[in-house]
Amino acid sequence: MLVTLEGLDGSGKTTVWESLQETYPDAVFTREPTESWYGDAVYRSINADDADPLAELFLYTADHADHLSRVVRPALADGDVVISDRYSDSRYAYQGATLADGEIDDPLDYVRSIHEPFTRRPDLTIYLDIDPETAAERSGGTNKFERAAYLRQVRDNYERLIDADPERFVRIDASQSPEAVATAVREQLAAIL
Ligand SMILES: Nc1ncnc2c1ncn2[C@@H]1O[C@H](COP(=O)(O)OP(=O)(O)O)[C@@H](O)[C@H]1O
Ligand SMILES: Cc1cn([C@H]2C[C@H](O)[C@@H](COP(=O)(O)OP(=O)(O)O)O2)c(=O)[nH]c1=O
Repeated sequence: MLVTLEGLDGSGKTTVWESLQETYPDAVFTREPTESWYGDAVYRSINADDADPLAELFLYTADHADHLSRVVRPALADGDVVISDRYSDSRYAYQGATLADGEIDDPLDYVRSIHEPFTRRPDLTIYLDIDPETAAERSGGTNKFERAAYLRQVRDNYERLIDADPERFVRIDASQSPEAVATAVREQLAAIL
């Protein structure tokens, strides 16, 4: 069983992911970007202001391919529950937004199409829903307003993904207290695990 946590920066994914480790001590907890050298390359690119968005897409995707073959698929083959803080949908939503001003017609669809031949679809995706202003505020960042404008595009992309695959997603109101968010997520997981 593969469960993923998705949402804007600051939506509270990592807070939930950490609290779930106490509830499900036998599950495999993982995340993207990963801690491998592919993940290091991704963080290098995140910190480079002049990073080419297409090059960045392929760094994130390389990190995902390695994550799948090294962590996710072996754990699923062993019958483990895998809980990942971010996964493929982050690429569809975020790189769908960073590539929006380039020559690719429908970047979200393009990014999804390059994953389709090799990725593993999550069984359940918990989407922590938060408005872009609160997200930008919570996650800090250099220019709050630029950040909120970008996150608005990312959020629109998440909405497109949910519309396209409604039975996979569960939406949780991430403006609640951390305790209420964690309880809502636990209720969803208890129903399927
Ligand atoms: N439900 C919540 N309400 C208010 N603040 C929160 C909530 N969840 C997380 N935070 C705070 O917001 C910031 C970002 O949370 P984090 O879990 O790192 O989000 P993400 O992993 O989605 O970027 C942290 O300072 C965290 O303490
Ligand atoms: C996994 C992934 C992350 N990202 C972005 C989201 C974040 O801004 C940044 C780092 O991810 P992350 O460390 O999960 O940040 P946060 O905890 O603030 O949500 O990388 C993408 O743009 N594409 C991706 O495929």
